[in-house]
Amino acid sequence: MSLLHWMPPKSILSKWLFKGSPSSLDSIPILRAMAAIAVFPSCGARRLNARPWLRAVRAASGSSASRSPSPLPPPSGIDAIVDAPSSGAAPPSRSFFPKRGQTLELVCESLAFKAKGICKVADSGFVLMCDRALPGERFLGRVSRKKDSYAEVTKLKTITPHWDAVEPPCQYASYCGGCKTQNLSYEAQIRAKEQQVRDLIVHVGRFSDKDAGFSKVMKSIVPCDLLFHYRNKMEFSFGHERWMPPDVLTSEDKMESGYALGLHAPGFFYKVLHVEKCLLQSEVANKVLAVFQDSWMDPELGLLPYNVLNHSGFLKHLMLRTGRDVKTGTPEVMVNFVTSSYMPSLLMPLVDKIIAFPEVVSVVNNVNRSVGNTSVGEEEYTLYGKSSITEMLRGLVFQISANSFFQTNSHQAEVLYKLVEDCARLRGDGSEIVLDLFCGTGSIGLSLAKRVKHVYGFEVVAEAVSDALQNAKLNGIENATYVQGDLNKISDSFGKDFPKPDIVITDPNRPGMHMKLIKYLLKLKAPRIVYVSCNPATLARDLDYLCHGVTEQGISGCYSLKSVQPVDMFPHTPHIECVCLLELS
Ligand SMILES: C[S@@+](CC[C@H](N)C(=O)[O-])C[C@H]1O[C@@H](n2cnc3c(N)ncnc32)[C@H](O)[C@@H]1O
Repeated sequence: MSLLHWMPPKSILSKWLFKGSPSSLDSIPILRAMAAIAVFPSCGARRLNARPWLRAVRAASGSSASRSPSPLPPPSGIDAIVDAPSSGAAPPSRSFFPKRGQTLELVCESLAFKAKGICKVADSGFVLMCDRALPGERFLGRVSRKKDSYAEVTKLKTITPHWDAVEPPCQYASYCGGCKTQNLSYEAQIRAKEQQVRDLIVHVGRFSDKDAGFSKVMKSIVPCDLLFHYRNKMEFSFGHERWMPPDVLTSEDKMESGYALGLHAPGFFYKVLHVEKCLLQSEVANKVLAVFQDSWMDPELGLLPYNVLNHSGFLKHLMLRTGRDVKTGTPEVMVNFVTSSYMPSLLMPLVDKIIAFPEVVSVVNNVNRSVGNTSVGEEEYTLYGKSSITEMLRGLVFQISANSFFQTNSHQAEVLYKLVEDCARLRGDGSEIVLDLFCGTGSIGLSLAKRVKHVYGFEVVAEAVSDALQNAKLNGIENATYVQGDLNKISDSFGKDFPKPDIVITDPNRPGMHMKLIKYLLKLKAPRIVYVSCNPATLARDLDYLCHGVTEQGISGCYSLKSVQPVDMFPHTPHIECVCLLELS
């Protein structure tokens, strides 16, 4: 029996997928996709006939195979050459399944979800995935992990570059965990993202691309006009151990201090890549970062980075947020020090330096005494200026505090929210009820509030709920109610406290919606659902439930998928946002 047909035992599947929540082994396809992309859904899914992730990969790479260079004999030191099949060529006679540690010469065929480069064995279809391998690239890779139906490969060396290679402007682009595709032309990046959404909608969502209306449903991706400096928030970590990939480490680097302020090294929670600037954040935030980098390691200041291994040290994170002054439209910056204890006198020399920038209007200190390394503190102190900054979105003013959620790309959030508004198709006569699920600080619902009767928002984070109430007040909105609650734990009485909505907006985080919420929506039968998602895999699963039902639980779907609109909010990264419209069938 081919390895391709082997499935992990049910017990393992349940454990991997559901982490204690009630399970359904019909989640196998999601497991396939999720295991490959390291994202776990929060609730059950259903069985598909085959491996949708593999099928998605095959479908995505089908047209590209003919562009692969022709095979060469393996040079010494390389265990095998694994080429994509060239179009029309007879398949090789033997199957090939690589072993862990094997060095292979590979050709990347396409880019799958999460920006994994996909290579395939010509005859068996065995899939090899490689981080940072780009379509058309021929490279040497070592098999680092072997699963039943795919293997992961670490790229050792590029032999010939990919088709759409560009020179990345950032000096850290080839090894920083943030921008994985900066060396791929932007046009190629968005083409790949659009294809990934389409593949997931077809193979996980079970919507047929053969249907006459399918091409109308799948919209072209909306690109982002700002390719750099689009992030309004960056969180840098302090580290006691500076990380550089071994092949770029110079003797000068080795002699420098081991301390670092930057981004986590991919795959290491305790090693930090020291960065002098990040091209994704605002220009002014980079100026502030440069001042920190020039001074924080000065021994006279006595500042020690927090050591996550032995839990000593003081400085944990530096968060920089950029908003806008609502009167002048000029940037305003919040600096948030996350420390392991409250010792403001240690921070003041740094504060004095950064407040020289007029844009810095807020300096706060989140104190996180726990051994965990998150940036949310148990206590927050304002060291200078205001305790929050402001930003404008769809003509409304939002107050953003250090720990409140706000769309990270304000420029593209304007585009995203306009798409949500278009999908909502409000009558504008002030008669409709909007249910804003996973409302965060209320920004989506509030942008609709002035044209509807009432907005009801639900959100699990208490601070976000109080921000939403504050934001409603700030904008003179009185027809919005915000409730704190966990939408994964709703009871049968959920929905009894508000009128039946005309429009449901749902914007869950990466795991998508819990089965309880899916069931509630299928029972509620609101005329329209606008689903905003940052994870097309869980989006596709939930669309399947809402439209086709949860077969094994005897629940029918009752929605028709009217549109899927991918939006690129984060150029050079694997992230994809989508706005979908569902209408009651
Ligand atoms: C992607 S954000 C969307 C926020 C908001 N719609 C916006 O556009 O700014 C998802 C939100 O869902 C909230 N959330 C996550 N899990 C939740 C749960 N189980 N119940 C309720 N809210 C949850 C998060 O705190 C976060 O604010």
